[in-house]
Amino acid sequence: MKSSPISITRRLEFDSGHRIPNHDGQCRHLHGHRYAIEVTLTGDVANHPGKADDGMVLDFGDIKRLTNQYLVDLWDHAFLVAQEDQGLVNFLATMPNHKTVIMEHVPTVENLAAAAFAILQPIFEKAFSGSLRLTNIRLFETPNCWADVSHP
Ligand SMILES: Nc1nc2c(c(=O)[nH]1)N=C([C@H](O)[C@H](O)COP(=O)(O)OP(=O)(O)OP(=O)(O)O)CN2
Ligand SMILES: [Zn+2]
Repeated sequence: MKSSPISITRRLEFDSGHRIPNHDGQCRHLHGHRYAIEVTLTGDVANHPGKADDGMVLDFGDIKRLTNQYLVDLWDHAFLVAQEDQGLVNFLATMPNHKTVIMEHVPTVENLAAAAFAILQPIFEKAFSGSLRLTNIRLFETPNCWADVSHP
């Protein structure tokens, strides 16, 4: 009898700067966070006796490798700025070799989680021949504040 799919989650952390330009409190100022991202994948457990992946949905090391390659390496120690935040975009462009990521939307944790999901979904679903689904991204902006984006 075939067993049910199982979900597994890998957490990674990174540091980024941002601001919410029209926020009515402190968050309109330039500041940064230690973000944590939790990547949840769902699939069948491999039944491959004697193989490295036996008993796994996917090796946690593969989740780490792909999430680092396509997301964390780009956003870590970068300033995440909304394209509409034109004054700041122009200012950051004056800094030689500054690591800036221009975001389509204001970099709230909701929008960053949605952007992370959009980047990672095709990566995980193509890399393993459609056998896995990215089912959730949880992005922590602070230990007390986070957003979840789930597979529809
Ligand atoms: N719905 C959202 N609300 C807020 C966001 C957001 O992305 N989505 N972001 C911010 C600020 O950028 C900041 O990250 C959060 O600030 P704060 O509420 O002060 O969170 P703390 O964990 O630092 O809270 P303390 O109680 O001050 O420790 C604001 N709102
Ligand atoms: Zn913030």
